[in-house]
Amino acid sequence: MAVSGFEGFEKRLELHFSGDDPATGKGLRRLDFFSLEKVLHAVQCTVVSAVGNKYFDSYVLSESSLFVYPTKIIIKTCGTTQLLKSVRPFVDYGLTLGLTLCGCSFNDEVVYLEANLPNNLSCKKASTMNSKSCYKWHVFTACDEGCMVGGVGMHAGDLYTVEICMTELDGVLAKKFFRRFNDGKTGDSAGREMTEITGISEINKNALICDYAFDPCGYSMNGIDKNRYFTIHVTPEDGFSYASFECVGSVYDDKDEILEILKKVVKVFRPEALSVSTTDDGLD
Ligand SMILES: C[S@@+](CC[C@H](N)C(=O)[O-])C[C@H]1O[C@@H](n2cnc3c(N)ncnc32)[C@H](O)[C@@H]1O
Repeated sequence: MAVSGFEGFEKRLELHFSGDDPATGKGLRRLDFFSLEKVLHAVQCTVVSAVGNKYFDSYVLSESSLFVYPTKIIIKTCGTTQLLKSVRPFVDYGLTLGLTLCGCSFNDEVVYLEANLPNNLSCKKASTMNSKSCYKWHVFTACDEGCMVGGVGMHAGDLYTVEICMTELDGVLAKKFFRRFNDGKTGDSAGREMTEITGISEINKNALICDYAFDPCGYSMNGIDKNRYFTIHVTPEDGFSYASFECVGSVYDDKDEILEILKKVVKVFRPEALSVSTTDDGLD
């Protein structure tokens, strides 16, 4: 945790691999827990809770979340962590399984990324998306020639990611993410209670939820529903309150469905300011 207590906006790294793991089809999910912990130690965070299903494994981290699919890793950690230190070990691990990296993301640490990404990723792009607020999204993408067809990613799929960053949370709602003194609960049981009383459990009733409450305050959860996840991380302290939400949508979903989800999320936090981004696999 940052010395100031302010954890800040997250950095998000998404690594896509191509190829199959003929032995089990589990691919990157074969990464053993000890090796995973070693990578996370370098990043400066730890696993606080975990859950998986037949599609992927999901980890709630002390500093956000990690999702491991057979050929995809998504890791999200806060501003003070060393997220990029996970790039090389994850790439190397993929190589030991015969998987090749074909895409990735981030910003000013472009130099570090360029030095640590495989040479075949020649189509690189770093962008800063300005907005009217004081916040900007920084995005770095990279893929190999095979992914680019007329500027559109060949891997463009049906799925896309929606992220919301919320600041200046409603004070009364933010209080719900503080533990009661001596509540006699574990991080898991207090997390479960927060999921219920805040309305987070209503966001997707079909999801299997893995939640965790920090002491004295703060909350993280991953929800998994078939091959899709959603994740929420809350820093409720007055003066620098912040919450993030991320979920996976499909172009085939009813458009109202995603809007309903977003409305439910905003109702949980009622932030003064929010910023939304969508990303698809087209790497555009
Ligand atoms: C939910 S954690 C995750 C941090 C990350 N920036 C995020 O938002 O995804 C942040 C909140 O948990 C609290 N917290 C308490 N103990 C913590 C710990 N050991 N590690 C990280 N956060 C902790 C912080 O004060 C803050 O309110």
